[in-house]
Amino acid sequence: MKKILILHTGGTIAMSENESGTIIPGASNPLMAYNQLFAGQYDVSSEELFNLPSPHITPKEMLLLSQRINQAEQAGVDGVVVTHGTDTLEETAYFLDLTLPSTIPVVITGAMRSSNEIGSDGLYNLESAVKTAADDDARGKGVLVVMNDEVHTARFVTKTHTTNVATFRTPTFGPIGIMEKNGVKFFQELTEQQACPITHVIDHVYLLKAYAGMDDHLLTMLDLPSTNGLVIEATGAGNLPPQTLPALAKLIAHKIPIILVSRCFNGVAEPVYGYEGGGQQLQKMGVIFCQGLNGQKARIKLLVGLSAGKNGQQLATYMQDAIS
Ligand SMILES: NC(=O)C[C@H](N)C(=O)O
Repeated sequence: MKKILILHTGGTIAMSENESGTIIPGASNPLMAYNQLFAGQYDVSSEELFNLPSPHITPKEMLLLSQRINQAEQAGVDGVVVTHGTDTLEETAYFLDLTLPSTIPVVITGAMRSSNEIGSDGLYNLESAVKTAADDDARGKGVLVVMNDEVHTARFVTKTHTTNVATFRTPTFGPIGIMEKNGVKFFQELTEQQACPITHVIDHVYLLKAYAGMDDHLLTMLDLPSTNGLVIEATGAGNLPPQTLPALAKLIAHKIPIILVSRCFNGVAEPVYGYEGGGQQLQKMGVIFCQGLNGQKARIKLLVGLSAGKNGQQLATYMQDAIS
């Protein structure tokens, strides 16, 4: 029988609604009581690693989670399920995807409705995640996100709706599998990634979104000595308003890595345009284009790369290489 470890970290899946309709965390996760649901099918054990709403999760918790999963794999567990709040689920999932050298399936899930709401999706998502973690076809696919009958890669999935249970989507590429009545069915292959294990996480890695009329005000407010890196969600295919350029040049002169992604929901950032502030000029200035990741994922990747001691060309290659 497959050994599956469930690690609970909190989020709506662990919360309940009170009499006034407010969703609040309880003293412990109500799903801890459900291991017997899988009796006879899988050997399931569970631990409550944290009980945090996901906006409270930081890279420090992500690292602890990654270390616990590593230990479990060494101890002979066949698959790991993580339950997590959905707000920052994609960031934790991608952090694990980048840092874990796991070959065992690691599957993250959550819920959009708390444990005692009508139509609560937590238990169903948990069951789907356990089935996926126990499936041989889920091995070697990196960290997976299972929600609402779909299987997505940690690399590209994103939360797209504030409340709908069909919130997790993979723009551009789509999900890689679906849940069927008897288990999971994969229909897309993924290219393998090299894991980048880290032992600590650095801070002061920032994320800014570009907008029409953006000037250099926010950029000049960054403290140069302490800033480790910056991701900018640029407009369209990867362009910025020209008023941002002097401040950008200053950051680059201070060897602060600037990573560019697109603020568009679909597509990738590419240095296409030759006008002032266009992608070609940005690339010539030393801005690094990161294709296919959204801003929050690119920030996690930059943080992991910097925490692993990458810099210069090595960091640029690591950041450019999101799709392959
Ligand atoms: N659906 C959820 O889990 C949202 C909640 N605010 C969280 O991320 O913890």
